[in-house]
Amino acid sequence: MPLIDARNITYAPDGVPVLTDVDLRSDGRRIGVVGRNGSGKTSLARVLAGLIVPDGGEVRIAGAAVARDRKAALSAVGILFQNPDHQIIFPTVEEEIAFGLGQMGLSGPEAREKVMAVLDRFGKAHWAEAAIHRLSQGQRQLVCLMSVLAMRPRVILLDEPFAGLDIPTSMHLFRVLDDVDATLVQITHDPAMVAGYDHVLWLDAGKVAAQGAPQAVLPVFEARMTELGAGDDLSDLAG
Ligand SMILES: Nc1ncnc2c1ncn2[C@@H]1O[C@H](COP(=O)(O)OP(=O)(O)OP(=O)(O)O)[C@@H](O)[C@H]1O
Repeated sequence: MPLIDARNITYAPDGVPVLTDVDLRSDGRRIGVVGRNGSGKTSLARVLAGLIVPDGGEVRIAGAAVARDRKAALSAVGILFQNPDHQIIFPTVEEEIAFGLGQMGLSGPEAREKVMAVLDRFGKAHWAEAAIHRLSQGQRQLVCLMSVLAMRPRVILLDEPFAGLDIPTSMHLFRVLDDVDATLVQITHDPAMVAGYDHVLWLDAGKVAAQGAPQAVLPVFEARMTELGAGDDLSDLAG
């Protein structure tokens, strides 16, 4: 079984087909998901993370059935949302990073040790007691990433991680992600972000339009996006 094994995923809340028969089976270390606004990328990320139970199909990550076995899912897969404020629930950096570790069953002192280790790794030990709301968006995004990394999941899902970040912060995050010792699944509108990846899946209106090596998928995706852009108006937006 591949590390990421999602088969025939169908998700249709209130009968609205958001994902239809999506397959993603890969052992690639760097996987990209591209598609237009409203094509179902975020929904797919949530299904892969086990946060949404699909109406059909099943996701296994590192063998764990993520929707049914939430405890196993915590060490199999982590997710970094596009907007850090959708993720953060605690007032201080230390509490925020410790939360997931506590969910995994670590004691307070064990969690604190791991929190300090991940803060140290990013040269941010002085952030432990910091109030999260006083950090910038890029800094809050880094707190979320540290929270995910502290749990050491096999797979990390990144939903447009660069949206809203300035160029230096993006470059820093890019270097950090490049170094991460986990499989990354990055959702993006920007084909350049995933051009060097192992596998790319193109979602269109909730279905797989194509998937495979980026050299095969991205030129067709870009040509299609350019074609749509030339004659597009906003009423054509998927969804
Ligand atoms: N719970 C839900 N009920 C009804 N419709 C939904 C639900 N969740 C998602 N959708 C719809 O499914 C479509 C896909 O949404 P999703 O956020 O997954 O797309 P996306 O590709 O991530 O979009 P974007 O690039 O704009 O962030 C949208 O039209 C959205 O409105």
